[in-house]
Amino acid sequence: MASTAVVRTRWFQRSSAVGEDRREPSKTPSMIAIRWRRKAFAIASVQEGDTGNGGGNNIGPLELNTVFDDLQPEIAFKDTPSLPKPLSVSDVSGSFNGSRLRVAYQGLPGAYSEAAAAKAYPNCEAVPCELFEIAFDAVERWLVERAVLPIENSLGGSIHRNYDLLLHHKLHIVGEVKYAVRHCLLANPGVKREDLKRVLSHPQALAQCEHTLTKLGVVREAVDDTAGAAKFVAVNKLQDAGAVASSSAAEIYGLDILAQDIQDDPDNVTRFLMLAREPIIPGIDKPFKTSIVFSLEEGPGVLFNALAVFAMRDINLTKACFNILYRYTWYFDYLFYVDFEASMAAVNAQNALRHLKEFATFLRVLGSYPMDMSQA
Ligand SMILES: O=C(O)C(=O)Cc1ccccc1
Repeated sequence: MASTAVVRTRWFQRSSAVGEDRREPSKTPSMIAIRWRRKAFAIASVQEGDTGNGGGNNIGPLELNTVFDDLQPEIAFKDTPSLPKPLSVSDVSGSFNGSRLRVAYQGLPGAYSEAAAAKAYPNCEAVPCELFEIAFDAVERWLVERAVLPIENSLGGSIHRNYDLLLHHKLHIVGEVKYAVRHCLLANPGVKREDLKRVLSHPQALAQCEHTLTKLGVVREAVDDTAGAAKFVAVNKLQDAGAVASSSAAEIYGLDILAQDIQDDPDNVTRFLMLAREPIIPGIDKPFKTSIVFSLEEGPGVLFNALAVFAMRDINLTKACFNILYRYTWYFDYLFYVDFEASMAAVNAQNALRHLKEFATFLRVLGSYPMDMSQA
């Protein structure tokens, strides 16, 4: 059903763009054609405008309802016995074609990524995945509609491996969400701080609690996710090991919270990206961010020139980092990841990218999406 709607959306978008009307009219042709085009636009907004974190299209919620209300006479004319209930604003927040939107994340229930998915898409069905690759695959194979992945945090910086995943998959960034990560020290009931010889967690979590863990004098053990660490400690009834994880992981796996807010930075914030198969339609009605990746010829000043295309148009960069892409063991390219504060719908952003393309050896827009302006 989802694919039918998407195909129909595309067809109508294309046909209206070239001014065609290929629908068989049975009554008052021009009126029906106009109404159907408007309906297609409404479907496009629901499907492609990411609704969870502010939405990425120009149609406001009232207009959505207005468009659907407008269609009622035509549907009645077709003698449909039971009419489908029009989507309302509350339906589209975290729902997909009437059912809950499925959002893949890496980790187990109780992981921060699960909480970020819930913040990005309230009321969604968060789907745990063992690995990030599986979360990406799940979206590409239509098993879920979205994936949420951590990309950088205020202390540890960029999560470079996840940038590479973005490059190696065809998904689009459709939103960002900032989540305030509050780490707890967890252990089995009865275990005290002084009993702990080792602490398990995700490498980022261990890094974010460096001072606390050093004071405790424990050995750090890195595992795939914080909730997985909590589960491991609980299932194995470990008496000499704890986990750094969320308070919800403590509740789920029956662990005690020995200490709360143990992160070194009290304002520890992780930025997560929301990914989908289709890009959203960028708007200029609210602050947008665009993420790109590019590579350059080698030579003095090339990176300076690349960044100048934004500076000369007064476009603010919110992030710039680079990774190395090995083509062969002896040959590699530098890949530059840049986030800038502008929508792809804005002329200055389009000009900046056109300019960059003149000398970039490779350029891809990973997504243009509404900025998360919340206080995490
Ligand atoms: O392991 C988790 O719970 C995650 O979601 C990854 C993570 C780890 C540390 C900070 C933010 C996200």
